[in-house]
Amino acid sequence: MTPLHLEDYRDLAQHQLDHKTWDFVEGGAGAERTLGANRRAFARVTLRPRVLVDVSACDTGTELLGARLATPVGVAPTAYHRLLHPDGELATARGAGTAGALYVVSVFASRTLEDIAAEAAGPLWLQLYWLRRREVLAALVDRAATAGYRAIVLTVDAPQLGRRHRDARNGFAIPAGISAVNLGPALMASAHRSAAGRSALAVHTAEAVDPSVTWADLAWLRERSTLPLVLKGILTAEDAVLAVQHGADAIVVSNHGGRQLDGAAAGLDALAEVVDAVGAAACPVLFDGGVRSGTDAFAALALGARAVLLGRPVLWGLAVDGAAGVAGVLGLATEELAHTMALTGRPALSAVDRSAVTLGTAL
Ligand SMILES: Cc1cc2nc3c(=O)[nH]c(=O)nc-3n(C[C@H](O)[C@H](O)[C@H](O)COP(=O)(O)O)c2cc1C
Ligand SMILES: CC(C)CC(=O)C(=O)O
Repeated sequence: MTPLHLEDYRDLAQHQLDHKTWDFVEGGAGAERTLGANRRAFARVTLRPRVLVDVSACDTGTELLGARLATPVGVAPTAYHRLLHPDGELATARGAGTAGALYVVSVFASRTLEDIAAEAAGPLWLQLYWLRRREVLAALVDRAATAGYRAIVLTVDAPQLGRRHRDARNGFAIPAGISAVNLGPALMASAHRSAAGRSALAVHTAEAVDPSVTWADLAWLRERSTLPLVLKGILTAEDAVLAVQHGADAIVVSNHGGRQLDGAAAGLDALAEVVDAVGAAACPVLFDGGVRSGTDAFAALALGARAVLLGRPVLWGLAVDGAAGVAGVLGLATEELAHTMALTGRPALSAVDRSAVTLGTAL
């Protein structure tokens, strides 16, 4: 089957993966209310097409923190890509490069930052959690700069791991041959130890991530690195303003794909609030959560996002066909975006603004 839309990759991936890995990828926190809300929010967007505009060339190109991108659709940071494909993040980097897309590499990557950089044709950012072991965090920041990563993305919505019932029931643990190699073996033991009724990842995150971090600690990170600092996991105007005051160069509006606080707002419902609070020109706002088509990407861009990131769809592509699958997912979403730009009469991203959408009742 040739995938015609992203959900085709989902079906193909589900057939290939064992049920514990599938649940880890697909699952959310608690009753998965926020996970569902991320998708439902897009159903409330209707498009306002303009006609008799020259759309013979629709340009999806954009610029973000100094890097040119062929597409505003990028790769969200997701952990342990070797669960999905033997090449892991090396394949993801190749696929993102083919698509001309941004790739945000997770600190829980299962390949080294340097090996991933060697495969990358496009810009890489490194996502970090604030590790209890500050010397490990410091070393990662330094390694990222040396290896050519262009920004640090600090994920701020996970002082504890969300209560993921699927993983707890499955006793999900990372298989022995796969590891977050950039953390070093000393920090990995608990991620492999499955316990009945408990996910190893919850135990591992509690061990590795420092839940006491506050806004005041960001100064340390700012001093440590000259790379731009991006905060991922902001959902309110209040925190968006604090992020800018504390020197964030960009923000990712995200509820972590519904995997953290169940009951948090759908990402799309929080987007305009954050964009209005920071003024998108001064501080670019990125978006992730529930984007499953180029039309969804268009909606988020119209509401003020400068770029959108795909989490699960990239993992589906990776599972189905490695680098080609990742390139396929990103390429399809970009094609759909360009098509939506054409049929709404907005041939450049600068013309994709709030006049292009109405938020109302579900279609
Ligand atoms: C399997 C999986 C692993 C993830 N790992 C990370 C991670 O290591 N760091 C992080 O900041 N976010 C992580 N996320 C969250 C994604 O970056 C992103 O916020 C979310 O997946 C976007 O929603 P979507 O999957 O609906 O596109 C993960 C998400 C998934 C599905
Ligand atoms: C290994 C996990 C802590 C990665 C993550 O952030 C997630 O699964 O959502």
